[in-house]
Amino acid sequence: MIENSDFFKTVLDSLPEQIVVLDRQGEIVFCNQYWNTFAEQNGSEITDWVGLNYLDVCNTSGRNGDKMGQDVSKGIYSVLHGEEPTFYYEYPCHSPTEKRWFMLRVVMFHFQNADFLLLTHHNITERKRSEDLARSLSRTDALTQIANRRYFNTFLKTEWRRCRRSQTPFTLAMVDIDHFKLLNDTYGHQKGDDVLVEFSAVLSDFCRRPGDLCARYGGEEFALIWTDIEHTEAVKLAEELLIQIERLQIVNEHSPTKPILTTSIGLVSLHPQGMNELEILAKADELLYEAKQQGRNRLVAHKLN
Ligand SMILES: Nc1nc2c(ncn2[C@@H]2O[C@H](COP(=O)(O)OP(=O)(O)OP(=O)(O)O)[C@@H](O)[C@H]2O)c(=O)[nH]1
Repeated sequence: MIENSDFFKTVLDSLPEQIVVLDRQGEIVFCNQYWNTFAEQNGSEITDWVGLNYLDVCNTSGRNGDKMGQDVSKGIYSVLHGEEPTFYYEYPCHSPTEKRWFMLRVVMFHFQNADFLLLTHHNITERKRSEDLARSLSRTDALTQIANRRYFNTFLKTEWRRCRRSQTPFTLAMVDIDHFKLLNDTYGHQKGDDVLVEFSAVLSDFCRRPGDLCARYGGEEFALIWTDIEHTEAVKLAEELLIQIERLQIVNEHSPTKPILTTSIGLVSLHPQGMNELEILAKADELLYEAKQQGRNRLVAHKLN
């Protein structure tokens, strides 16, 4: 029996996961070697964990407003009271040099007429990184590295609702490069791609706050969202954008508008109420069409309320 328990302890010590076992009162009755090593590497001065009360620590930090402490206490009690067979909890635990995430798993087991809780902390950093990368790729336009249309649609919906709730102004601008087909036809598709990248970088500079977004809406059409700024300020920004695009001095020698790259903008601002975000999109498109009709290289802006 002693040999067996030594064997199983060695097995648990060899696992690269932090493992602790608690009794029903939350007191640590066992921790594996990796638990000690991890605690030591992260600056803990505790050398003997057995006898400390894990639940007390979670409860105290929870009472002090720590959300993780509150969530973990709640989860442990749900297993302890038989409400859930297992509790899973993903949490960040970053070191000064590395972003790390862990998953805590709590299950109950019975041994010699007593209940115990088995807590394992598993490093899920690789999985989190892959998920972050996949999320970011699914939101990004491959050529220009700005948001794609799918993410634009999500962002539009979210920010529209937020502005409606907080009664703050919302601006949507549709931006379309003028005579881009001529640029492609004259200098080749590769040059066209390079221009789209350069153009997008300028748009990005105009969307730096958290409620802003610039997205590639389609081929050479882009969409900008600015929130929490009034119409007059949005108009100033859009006019400045037209200037910055001209300043790039990208040659489009056959363009009947000007022999350099220019753009047209349809802009609409309002305090969201009554209309929905799709109507705003249609309105901005309509204004962009007007800008094209009026001769391109211009802004047509409208304040709706
Ligand atoms: N190089 C490149 N060209 C693209 C890409 N996506 C769309 N285009 C081109 O963009 C051009 C858009 O042409 P049009 O819709 O006629 O518009 P335009 O020539 O800009 O004319 P106006 O918008 O009316 O000023 C087409 O020639 C498309 O092939 C891309 O990813 N790379």
